[in-house]
Amino acid sequence: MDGVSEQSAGAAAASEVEPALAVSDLTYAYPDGHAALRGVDLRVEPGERVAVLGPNGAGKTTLTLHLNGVLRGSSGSISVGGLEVVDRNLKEIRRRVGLVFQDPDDQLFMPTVREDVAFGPANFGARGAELEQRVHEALDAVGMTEHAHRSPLHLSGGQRKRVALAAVLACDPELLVLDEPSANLEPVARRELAEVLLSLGSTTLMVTHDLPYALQLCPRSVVVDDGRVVADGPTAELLADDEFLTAHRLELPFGFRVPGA
Ligand SMILES: Nc1ncnc2c1ncn2[C@@H]1O[C@H](COP(=O)(O)OP(=O)(O)OP(=O)(O)O)[C@@H](O)[C@H]1O
Repeated sequence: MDGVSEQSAGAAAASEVEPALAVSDLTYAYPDGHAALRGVDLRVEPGERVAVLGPNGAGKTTLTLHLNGVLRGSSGSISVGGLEVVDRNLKEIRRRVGLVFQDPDDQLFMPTVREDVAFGPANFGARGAELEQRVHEALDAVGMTEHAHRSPLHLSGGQRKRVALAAVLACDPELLVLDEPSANLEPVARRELAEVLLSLGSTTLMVTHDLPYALQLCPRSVVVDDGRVVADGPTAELLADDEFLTAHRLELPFGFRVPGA
């Protein structure tokens, strides 16, 4: 049994349960005709953390924008926890799929941290004590409780990133999708965010160019290039294959060695 199968086996064994995410033969061309996805298949089991790697222009962002229906494929299908991404399901799909953008400033717009974190669940109907509990639990999960009444504008980049994550967690998503979580973070903030993500246990898809971060956080990686999945396997194995990395314009930081490789 290879590493991927091993990793998935725990989740899959129990899995008459629906996969957290199932993408099947997804194709998409932008209105100018550029084919950005050319038949993508991807299955993520509940509890997995999967990195999506690939060079600039590979189609990673295009793929993530399909997961909550912002973009709609010209063919193929997507389901989240068994629910198909189609018009009639979009409200529930957007609750199930929590997108954390690369730039927290695209996500935070309220006067206080508390209000930013309350915005999503309130929008999905949470009120009163339930809303307060969700806000409390989400801020606690990212270690930002003591900052609840501050303005997000007065926080550091790392803190803002964690508040953006809390705002998504408060909606109780079934699939967390992180776009470049470590981008623009200083080393301490990068490590603190990794510790938070490891503590969550959420099913996570993480798009990143930060290969050591993928290795630290995601046992499995999917590599996308030119609109196709070109590899899907244990992150440590993929990142130890120099020839494969070169072929897909992926590069580890100078001097970085994959432990055990
Ligand atoms: N609005 C658009 N119109 C036309 N083509 C687009 C549009 N957005 C992206 N593309 C093209 O689609 C392809 C996939 O882009 P995408 O942004 O999904 O790649 P990516 O893997 O996320 O890249 P990066 O690592 O640079 O963020 C690229 O060739 C890109 O130029």
